[in-house]
Amino acid sequence: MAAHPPSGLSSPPPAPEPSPPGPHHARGTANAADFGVDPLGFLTRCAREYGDVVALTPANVLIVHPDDIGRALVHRRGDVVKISAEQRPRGPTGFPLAMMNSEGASWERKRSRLRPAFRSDRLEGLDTIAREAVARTVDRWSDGATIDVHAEMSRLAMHIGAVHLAGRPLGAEADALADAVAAIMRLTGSPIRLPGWLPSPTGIRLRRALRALDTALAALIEGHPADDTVTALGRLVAERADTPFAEIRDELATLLMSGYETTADALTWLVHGLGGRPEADALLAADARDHGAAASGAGGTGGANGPGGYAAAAAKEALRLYPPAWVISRVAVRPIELGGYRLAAGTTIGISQWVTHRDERWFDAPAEFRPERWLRQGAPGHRYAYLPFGAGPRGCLGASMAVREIEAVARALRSRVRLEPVAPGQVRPRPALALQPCGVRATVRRERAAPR
Ligand code: HEM
Repeated sequence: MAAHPPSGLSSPPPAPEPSPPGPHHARGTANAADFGVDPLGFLTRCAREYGDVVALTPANVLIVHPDDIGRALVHRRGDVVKISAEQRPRGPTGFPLAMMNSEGASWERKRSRLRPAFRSDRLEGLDTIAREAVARTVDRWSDGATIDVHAEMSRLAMHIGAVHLAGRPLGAEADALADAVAAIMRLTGSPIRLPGWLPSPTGIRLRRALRALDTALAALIEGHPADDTVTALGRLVAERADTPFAEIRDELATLLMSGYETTADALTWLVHGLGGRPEADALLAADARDHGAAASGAGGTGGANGPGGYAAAAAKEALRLYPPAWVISRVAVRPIELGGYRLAAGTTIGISQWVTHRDERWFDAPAEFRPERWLRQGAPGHRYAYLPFGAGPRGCLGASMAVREIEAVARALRSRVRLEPVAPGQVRPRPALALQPCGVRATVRRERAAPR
C-alpha cells in the first residue's frame, strides 16, 4: 500500500479542530475582566451556559465533567503537568524549590522524602494536639462574647499544624508566617494583578513579609534538634548535609502555609454551615458527646453514624460547599482529548471545585449545607465529582492530616461551646489562593458541664 495518496488524488486537508464554546468567543481580555470582578459567579455561569468544556481564552479551558477531571488528573496524567516550564523558575507564588512547585523526578524525590511524616500512624497524636489547643482557645473566650471565627480558627490551625509538622508551636515565626500568608492572599484575591516588578503597596508588603518569613524559617530550621526523624521538619533537617538550605526553607514554608490557611478556612466554613442548620449542629453535639464518652471509657458508641461519625460528614460537607481549593489547573504538554475536544499542547486546563461540587447532576440540592448526604449515600454520584484535595498522584499530601484535624477540632469545640451565628447574611467567600470566608462571627455559648 502506498504511503501517500498519488498526486492529484490527495484527500482534502483535515478540517480544523473545533474549539470549545465560550463567552465573548473566548476573547481573553473580556473574560479576564469578568473573572476579575466575580470569579466564582463567572465560572459558574460559564459552565451553565456553555457546558462541560468552556474556552475562556484560546489557551485556557475550564473542564466541568468529572469524567474529564478524572482523565486530566489521573488517567491521562502523563499528558499534563502541574507547573509549566515558564512557571517553574519562580513557582506560582514563590518557593520554587518546594515539592508542590516541582515536576518529574525532582517532585517524586521530594514527595517520597515527606511521605513518612504524613503516615496514618502519626494522626493519633493530632487528636490530642487538637483537643488541648481547643481547650486553651475556649478558655480565653467568655460566655456571650462575639468572636471573629476566621481569626480564631487561624490561630488554632497555625498552632496545631506547627506542632504536628515541626514538633513545637511557633513563637515569633507564627507572626511572620501569618503576615506572609495574608500578603499572598491579598495579592491573589485582588481582581487586578499588576506585574510583580511594579512597585504596588501589595507587592511591597508581600516582599517585606517574605523576607521576614525567610529569617523566621531559618531560625526554626537552625534550632531544630537533629534527632527528630518523625516530623516533616525533622525529615527535612535530617537531609541538610545533601540538600540546599533554600530547598528546605521552600518546603517548610509551603507545608506550614498549606497546613494553615486551607484548614482554617475549612473550619470557619464548617462553623458557618452549622450555624445555618441548628439540627445539624445538634447532631454534631451528640457526636461530640458520644465520642468523648467512648474516649474516656464511659460508654458511647464511638460514632453511631459510621466511620468518623457526624463530625466526618459535616467536615466533608463543608469541604464540598466551600472548597478551600476552589480551582486548580494543569498544562497540557501534548494534545489531550477532553469532552470531545482535542486541546492543543500548551493549553491550561482549569478545574473548579466550586463549580463541580455545586453541580446538581452529582449532588441533590447542591447549594444547601446537608452533612446527612454523606451518611445516607456515603459518596457522590461520580468518583471525581468531589475533589476537595484534588485527585491522582498530585493530590494533597496533607489530606488525611487536614480531615483528622478538622474533625477533631469540630468535636472538641462543640463539646465545650455552641457558636451562635452573628449576621450570617453578611458572610461572603473571597476567592484568593484559597477560598477565604469573610465576615463569619459568632456568639459563644458555653455548654454546661463541658468535659475537658
Ligand atoms: C482543608 C485543607 C486542605 C485542602 C482543601 C487542600 C487542598 C489541596 C489540593 C486540592 C491539592 C492539589 C492541588 C493540585 O492538584 O493542583 C493540594 C496539594 C497539596 N497539599 Fe493540600 N490541602 C489542605 C491541607 C493540606 C495540609 C494540612 C498540608 C500539609 C501540611 C497540605 C499539603 C499539600 C501539599 C504538599 C500539596 C502538593 C502535593 C504535590 O504537588 O504532590 N495540604 N492540597
